[in-house]
Amino acid sequence: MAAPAGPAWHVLGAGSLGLLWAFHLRRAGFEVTLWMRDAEAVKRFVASGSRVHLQELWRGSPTPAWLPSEPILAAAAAHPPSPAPDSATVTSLGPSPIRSSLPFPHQPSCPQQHQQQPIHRLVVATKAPDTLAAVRSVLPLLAHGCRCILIQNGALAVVDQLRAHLGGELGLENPGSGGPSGPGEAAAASAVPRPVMASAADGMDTGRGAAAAGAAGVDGAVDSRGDEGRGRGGGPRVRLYVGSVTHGCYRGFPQAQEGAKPAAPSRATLGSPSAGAGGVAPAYSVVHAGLGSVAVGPLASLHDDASPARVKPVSVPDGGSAGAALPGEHDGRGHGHPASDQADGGARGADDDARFLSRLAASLPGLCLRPDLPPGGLLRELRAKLAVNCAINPLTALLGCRNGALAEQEHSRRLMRRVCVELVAVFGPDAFEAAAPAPAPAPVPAAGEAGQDMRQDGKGAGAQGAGDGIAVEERSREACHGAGPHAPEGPGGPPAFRGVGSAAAGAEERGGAADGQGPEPQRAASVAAAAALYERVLAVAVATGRNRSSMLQDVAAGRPTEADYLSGWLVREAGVRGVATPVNATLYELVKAREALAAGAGAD
Ligand SMILES: CC(C)(CO)C(=O)C(=O)O
Repeated sequence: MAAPAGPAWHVLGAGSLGLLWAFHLRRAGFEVTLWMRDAEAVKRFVASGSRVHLQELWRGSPTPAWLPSEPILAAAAAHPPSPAPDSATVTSLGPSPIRSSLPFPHQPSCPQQHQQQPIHRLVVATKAPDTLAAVRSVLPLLAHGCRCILIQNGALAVVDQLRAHLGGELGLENPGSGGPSGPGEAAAASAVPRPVMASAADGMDTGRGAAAAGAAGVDGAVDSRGDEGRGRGGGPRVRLYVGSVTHGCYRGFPQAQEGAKPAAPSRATLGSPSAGAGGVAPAYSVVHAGLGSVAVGPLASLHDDASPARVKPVSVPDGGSAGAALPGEHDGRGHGHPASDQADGGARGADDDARFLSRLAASLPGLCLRPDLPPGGLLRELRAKLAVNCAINPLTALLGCRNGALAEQEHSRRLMRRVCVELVAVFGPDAFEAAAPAPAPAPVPAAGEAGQDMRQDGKGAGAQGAGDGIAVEERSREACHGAGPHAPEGPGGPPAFRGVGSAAAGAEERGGAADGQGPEPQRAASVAAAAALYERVLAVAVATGRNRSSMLQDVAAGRPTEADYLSGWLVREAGVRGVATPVNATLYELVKAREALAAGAGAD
């Protein structure tokens, strides 16, 4: 393959999502640097050949081959491990679990490579609890105007946290570039002391020494405007985008678990995992088990719902290199200029965002990016994703099952429905994107690219060839809509589910207004919204049926989970709004207890 063309991308975090993005960015021809936790991880990656391998299990049988990427650069972000669970976080209706799990013992970053290379394009794929520390660790290298995409679970909570702790540095303080302004966020922003950092503008010595000096130097090198008038209310340092990911993926077994035992598989809970997803995974491999999509938009679109321009689709000219820098945009190699400020509030920034995202979507067909969201769509998507994660993740982690197993029996379906009912009670019936559109069909790999391997060995989608495009598309749609034995069928769910639990949950959910003809229109709207949300959750469980949720993987590996950023955040928001969420609170406490047990706290 020829030398990478187009701007360089950096991916922060080498978990399953980070590897998935790194693979697709590299396949699209970008230079990619994968930021790992420490120098040891970088060494292991380089020793393994500096490649990421992908298996697209969602394509079905025969088991698709492992696709190797072209070599990927690696660097150490040197961010500290996730914090140990804080006892304060266990008080579900107490102070913000997120706030109380902070501050992380921050270490100044000491990148092993790329000391002089500013970052212009960054995907932040770290777990939610690691994100603040990870972003801090690369902060000195972020060029002014850097495009930064957050893709982790719990994005609403993560945005709250970044804004409260790094708002000035990232340029998120200005209301024109901020995130959602829920009560939780407002409380967090005012209550949490913000770390002080140096900038070229204020010249403060913060004691961060070389790291702070590096920030000014790097920015100065690429942007003669430096940080003047920015940060602290003067405009954004980064252009922040938020993605809501519904792909199901997990690290290939040998490397993913790194010493930890995977949850014991049982026939009842695991279904029929692909043999290829077993112990033969190459180093740094990711299994894309369920095809979903990535709804993505600028952070500003979370609060500026009334501006369709922010998310309007922009067509990509035929034959244009999707990797090329946009007019007026820095190309990461010293040409061009950083994009205009996102805080300009004008159409220029919005158009620039829309064009950037559309081009990116065109470059990465295998990730099914959806930038063309309607006004308010991103926030609704993120809340729906929160529902997916509040329902699927704790249940799979507690039951030790793959996602699909949740759709297979009434008890877990009923619990998922209760989770959705509570989310609608907290945020209201209009707060969610009920149905995710089918993802675009995944591409047949291009000749000369990694996909050749698939054609050579006669397996996988490449072997199915272009003639299988319809089949692939049907599988994609099927996956997204949850067609199959457990597909939701109308507001009541599949026939086998209709009426199940009506005494316990159905009566409460439907009241006298199941058909929308009751005397309480608001209640009927909530019932309908909860049913639609539940259908979406169920569809994701089916579409990612062969996936082991990230929380299940965390629990199995003895790692802290993202519970504080999912159920924990929801329960706290509910508390602020005076809404009871007993099912979510219970799931939260159980996951935290499971975490503590895994960490040895409760061992005999
Ligand atoms: C969509 C889902 C549930 C896929 O497993 C996920 O986001 C996760 O595992 O964290």
